[in-house]
This record gives sequence, C-alpha cells and structure tokens, in this order.
Amino acid sequence: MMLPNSLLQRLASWCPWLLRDERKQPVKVLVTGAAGVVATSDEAEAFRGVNFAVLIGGSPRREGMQRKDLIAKNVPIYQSQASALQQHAAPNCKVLVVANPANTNALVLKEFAPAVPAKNITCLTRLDHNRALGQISEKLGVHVADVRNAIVWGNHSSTQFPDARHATARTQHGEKPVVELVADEKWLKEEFVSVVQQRGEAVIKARKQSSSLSAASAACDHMRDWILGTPKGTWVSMGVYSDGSYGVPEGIFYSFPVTCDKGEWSIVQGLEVDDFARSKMELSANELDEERSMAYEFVSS
Ligand SMILES: NC(=O)c1ccc[n+]([C@@H]2O[C@H](COP(=O)([O-])OP(=O)(O)OC[C@H]3O[C@@H](n4cnc5c(N)ncnc54)[C@H](O)[C@@H]3O)[C@@H](O)[C@H]2O)c1
Ligand SMILES: O=C(O)C[C@H](O)C(=O)O
Repeated sequence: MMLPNSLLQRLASWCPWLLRDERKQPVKVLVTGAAGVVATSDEAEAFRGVNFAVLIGGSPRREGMQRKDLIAKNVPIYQSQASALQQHAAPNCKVLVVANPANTNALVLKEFAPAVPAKNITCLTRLDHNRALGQISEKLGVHVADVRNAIVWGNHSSTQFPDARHATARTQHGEKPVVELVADEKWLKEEFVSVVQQRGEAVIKARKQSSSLSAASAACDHMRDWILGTPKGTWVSMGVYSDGSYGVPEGIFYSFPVTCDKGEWSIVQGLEVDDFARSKMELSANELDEERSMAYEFVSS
C-alpha cells in the first residue's frame, strides 16, 4: 500500500516527468516497491528492459537497530536485485540506490552484477547536497537557487562531510565565495556540518518517518542531472564507485563532487583539500570500509 506523503508515492507520481520531453523513445523507469509504476513482486518482470532504476525498496531501520542489523537485512535484497538487474535490465541501465544503507547497498549491487558497468550504479547523496545548499542560503539570506558548488563527501550517514569551502553564492555584488560571505569559520566547521549530517535523523524524529518530499525531489534532481547534464560551472554530489580520487580508497561507493555530460558523470578534479577536510573525509571512508566488511559477512553463496 502506498502511504500518502511517502517517498514511494512522491516518486511514483514524479518519475514519469523525470525526463521531460527530451527523449522521444519510450523508456521504462523502475521504482522498486512502487505499486503505481511497476506493480509486481517478481524481480525478473520488474527489471525487464528497464532503462532507469530508482531503488528505494529495502528493509528500513527500526528503532534500536544497529547499522550491522540494517546491513544484514539489506544484503540479501541487493544481492538478489543485482542478479535481476544483470539478467533483465536494458543494456546501459542507469541505477540510483536510495534505500539505506545507500552506499553499501550500491556496492552489493555492483559486486553481484559484474556485467553492469560500475559507472551505471550510483547512490543518493543529493539530498544531503540540497540540505547543505539550504543551510547556506538561510545563513546568507539568499535564494537557494543562488547558491552552488557545495560538496558532500563520503557516506550517506552522520559521518558524511558537508563542505562549503568551494561553494559560491550570487549576491547583488556578483558571485562570491561562501567562506567570504559567511565569514564565520566556526559555523562552517561545526554547526553547518553537524546540522547537515543530522538532518535525516531530525526528520525521522519530527515525522516518525524518513524524509519523503525532499528525498523524492533529490532523487529526481540526481537522475535529471545525470541524464541531461549539470549546468555549466556547477557540480553536484553523487555517491559513485571510488576511483581513488582525492586519496579515497577504491572499492567503496563514496560521495564526490561530479559534473555530468551526455549521460556520464565525472569526478571534479583538483579541488584543494586541507587537513580539516582530509580528516573528515577519512572518517567517512573508514566507516564505509567497515560497512563493506560487515556486508561480506551476510553474503549468501
Ligand atoms: N539516500 C537518501 O537520501 C534517503 C532519503 C530518504 C529515505 N531513504 C531510504 O529509502 C528507503 C525507503 O524509504 P521509505 O520512507 O519509503 O521507507 P518504507 O519503509 O516506507 O519503504 C520501504 C519499501 O521497501 C519495500 N521492500 C521491502 N523489501 C523489499 C524487497 N525485498 N524488494 C523490494 N522492495 C522491498 C517495502 O515494501 C516498502 O515499500 C529507506 O531505506 C530509507 O532509509 C534514503
Ligand atoms: O531513512 C533515513 O535513515 C534518513 C534518510 O536517509 C534521510 O537522510 O532523510
């Protein structure tokens, strides 16, 4: 059953609009668990011919559950979806994993669908990215559309590192670095970081349910930019398979700043990373490394 105001309901109604009129050929969009889009519990049928898959289906975190319990429940689900994806989806199917633990679910999907290019599997950290832009816009009293190039590094969890040091905001005096406009190092390193890191938790506490409208909107932003390209001079955050950029270990799905063009994402290179940022980025990479080890404990042969 689709609950009103649920993430599922939002995505089911918005996905048909995802591609606007840019593509003339029919596409199949799968939202796992979405009765309004693909009504089936048969994975083969669900994945058959899919061009774009938004995977929100999974076992949700219940009160008192440890991260390990959540991983234990989701590994078999993503192992099974990996084989359906590999066997039945359209060649070049693009996948967005939303269900938590999003980065590690994406890793399980990649590991068990070796025929699917790693570049075609991503996970959602755009919600965190949008939250970071929102916090900056509030702090500066500017419209959120006038803030760009924040970065969310790492895991979609409370170890993520929201980074405003490369962000800019459009003001009446032109586009300026956010660091200069905020002029409050303590806020940028402490309050800004912790508010964005804890936002998901705060939403669950307030509404006794995960974010839905903002999460669905972020999923649409992610897919739209991936497919249609990021605006010139603007990057966004996406959870992608690490290629070792910025010293992040390979073999994990990690959120990086990316630009997209012609359906391909690329990690933005050459940004300065200071010691503060480096230590935060490592913390999140270490957590993902631990999640990967836990996930392997629950893999069935
Ligand atoms: N990455 C993000 O930014 C972000 C944001 C919001 C929510 N989330 C995550 O997205 C997921 C969905 O959130 P929600 O609020 O809709 O949760 P929910 O509990 O309402 O929905 C989970 C859905 O998964 C389905 N499901 C269970 N087992 C399945 C299986 N084996 N195959 C396919 N579907 C299965 C359930 O039937 C249910 O419809 C949760 O994991 C949540 O934590 C992630
Ligand atoms: O579902 C959650 O645990 C929180 C969600 O990922 C969010 O960031 O809003």
